[in-house]
Amino acid sequence: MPKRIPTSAKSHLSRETFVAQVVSCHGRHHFVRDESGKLYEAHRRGKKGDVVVGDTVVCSAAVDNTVAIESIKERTSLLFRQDEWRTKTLAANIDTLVIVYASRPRFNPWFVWKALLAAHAARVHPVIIRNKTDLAEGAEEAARFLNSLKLLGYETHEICAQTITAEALGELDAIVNNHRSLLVGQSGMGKSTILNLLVQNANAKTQEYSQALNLGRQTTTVTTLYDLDRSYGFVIDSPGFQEFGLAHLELNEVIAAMPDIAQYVGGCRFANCKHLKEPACSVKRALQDGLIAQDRYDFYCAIAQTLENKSTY
Ligand SMILES: Nc1nc2c(ncn2[C@@H]2O[C@H](COP(=O)(O)OP(=O)(O)OP(=O)(O)O)[C@@H](O)[C@H]2O)c(=O)[nH]1
Ligand SMILES: [Zn+2]
Repeated sequence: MPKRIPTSAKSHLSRETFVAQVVSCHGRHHFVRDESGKLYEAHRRGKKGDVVVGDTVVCSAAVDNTVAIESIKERTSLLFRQDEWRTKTLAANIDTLVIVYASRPRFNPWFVWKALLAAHAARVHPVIIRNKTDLAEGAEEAARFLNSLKLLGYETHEICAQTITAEALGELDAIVNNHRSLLVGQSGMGKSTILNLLVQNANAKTQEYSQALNLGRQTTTVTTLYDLDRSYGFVIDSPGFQEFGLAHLELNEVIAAMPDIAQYVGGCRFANCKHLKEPACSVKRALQDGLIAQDRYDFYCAIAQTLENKSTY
């Protein structure tokens, strides 16, 4: 009599699988690569929209270079943005969030602050880069902003990615080498310029993915993972967004991620004080005494208000 095959072994025999990394996403179109670096077009089994660039996934054997993503391995981190209407995941398994801004085009401090809150919530180390230090216009304001971030305790850098490239590269290498980073910034701040310094064939790769996905020239909406040229690690570029919705945060997380405000919490009359309209609030007292910057408090109020609205949907 033939030996019986245990059920678990049977399922293994009937469906060969392999582990891969998700390197590119455009909506529900994905690219994954196996351990040898071979690329496959991938579709999520069951049409679930839960696959994110940076994910480690288990795929079924390839048919015509296309695979099905059967499952997603546990993530070490997941960075996402959320507004009232929808949640958008940005990157999985990253350890560093690189936030880029410059004096021109005009930058919005709130974008940087929101990115910092998102990083804090995802337990990802944030690094802020002020790019385009060669521009005189708006330089003072941009430098002042960077200094204010440094005073809050964040890691900050200044570079000129376009012309002082060797120096910029040294600085960038120190930030991303052997790390898994996501690069974010408002449009025009120099993210592509930075990416091209870090990854020589970045442009070609983006083209390759978007052509394979039949996206034509819509390259800006493809989130892509690039291996670093000079070390282990990768950088994910997630272009084409201006907003960093934070509706998924809790108020106490927001406060914890704002050290300049958090240090004055605790002396309020009400234990559940939200530091908005309540009387005898120690945060508002610190604001009146000039210990908290007005624009940071305004930012806090705006975020707190969004969260409040969410809870009344
Ligand atoms: N003066 C100056 N210009 C820069 C520097 N870095 C980038 N630029 C220029 O700024 C413009 C925008 O740079 P990109 O790298 O395309 O910016 P991006 O953030 O990728 O923009 P999107 O593709 O719109 O998301 C380009 O014209 C760059 O040449 C810099 O250090 N100094
Ligand atoms: Zn209070």
